Amino acid sequence: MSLLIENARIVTMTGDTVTPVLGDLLIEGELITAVGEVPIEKKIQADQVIDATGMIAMPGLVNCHNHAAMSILRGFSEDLRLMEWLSQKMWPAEARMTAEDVYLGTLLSTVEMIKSGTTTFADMYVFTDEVARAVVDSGMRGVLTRGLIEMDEGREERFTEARSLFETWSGAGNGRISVMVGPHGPHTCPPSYLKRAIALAKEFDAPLHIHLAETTEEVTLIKQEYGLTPTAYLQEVGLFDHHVVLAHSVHLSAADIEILRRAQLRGGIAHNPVSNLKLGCGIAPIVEYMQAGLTVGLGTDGPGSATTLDLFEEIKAAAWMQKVRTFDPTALNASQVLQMATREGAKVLALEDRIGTLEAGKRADVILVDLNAAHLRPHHDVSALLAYSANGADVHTTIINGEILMRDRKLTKLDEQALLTEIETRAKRIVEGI
Ligand SMILES: CSC[C@H]1O[C@@H](n2cnc3c(O)ncnc32)[C@H](O)[C@@H]1O
Ligand SMILES: [Zn+2]
Repeated sequence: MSLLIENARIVTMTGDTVTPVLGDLLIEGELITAVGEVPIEKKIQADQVIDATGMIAMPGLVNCHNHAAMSILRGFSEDLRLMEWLSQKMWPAEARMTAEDVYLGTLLSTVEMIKSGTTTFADMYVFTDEVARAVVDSGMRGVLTRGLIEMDEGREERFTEARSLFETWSGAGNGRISVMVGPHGPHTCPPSYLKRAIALAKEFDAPLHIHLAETTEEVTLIKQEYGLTPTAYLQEVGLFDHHVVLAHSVHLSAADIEILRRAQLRGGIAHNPVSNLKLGCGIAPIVEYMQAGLTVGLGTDGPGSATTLDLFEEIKAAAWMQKVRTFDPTALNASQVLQMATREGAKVLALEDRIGTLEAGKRADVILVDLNAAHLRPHHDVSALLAYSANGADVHTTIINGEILMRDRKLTKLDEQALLTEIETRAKRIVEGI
């Protein structure tokens, strides 16, 4: 099957700045095979054609940190401190969740993500067979981990599930699923547990995904326990010898940043600006991370804390937060923050060979953003429009691995309405009495 996208303003995300070029894009099977100019015979032979006049064609957005199934808990508990929110509300609710709740919660999130232009998400959760099943059924690309917490009984089962995630799902969905090892965080994983997680990552030659320094409370706790900052603690157990996704990384000192710089960190930071704002965690020093040569991508965190999975909201928040933190409106400009949401996110997730830019040979994860809207006129500077004025509802078409999952804002694979009805009843049962 071949799909021709004609007359688009193409943003390849390959250069230093985001500059659209008018042209066509050819997708054959799962791959992009031509960008800009498509040979006339290929155009004539195309099985499907989308006229993208007035639209931007750009790489699908990459969400580097999520707990997607938590959409089933959205709005149930708000305005609490992180540890209170987790221990008194989320963890009791999660203890009641069934495998089917996790499947449907994840599916609900894939609807939201596809409709707002996200094509890849990295996830850490429980019942990961169900998360994987939702990824396969939705058509999305997923980078999955079983969250590993040492705290109570069940720690062995968690490792067994983490291992089985590799054995059963790695490469499933025509290569759309990849797997990482997910120790939850410094405050929930003692050194011996982290070392086991690292050994598992080594065994499968896979990256790790972990929360880091999300709150000042975490920094205090780890200092009391080990006499180290959370970053120094992870360094001490050997985590930075591996490709690692560091979610949040809000409270890193200059010395911590130097640790990551010297480690020549593979992977990078998954910055979750909206979650950090809403949970009152603080503002991560993203400008300093970039100056230190670290790779930074964007994430939402789970829809329990972030409230939205629309990465266009994260793009705006990321830029605003660095500008206000540094008192400098030139900090984190439109091109940089769009790169974070695409190409840089792909690097953080070790997927840069497959996605993140529009280039021949890459997987066809492409979105079309319709610029024909009052809030997207006039067209002086398209990168500024995309970064600062667009939102998820401006996404007209979403293509993942060559498959059209949304066209003209209509989903092609999932029954959105049936899902919404089913979720409502399930969500009530889970949170009743908590
Ligand atoms: C064991 S699977 C992952 C685990 O993480 C919890 N979680 C959700 N949001 C956050 C956050 O912002 N920081 C730390 N942990 C978080 C989620 O409830 C799952 O239990
Ligand atoms: Zn998280």
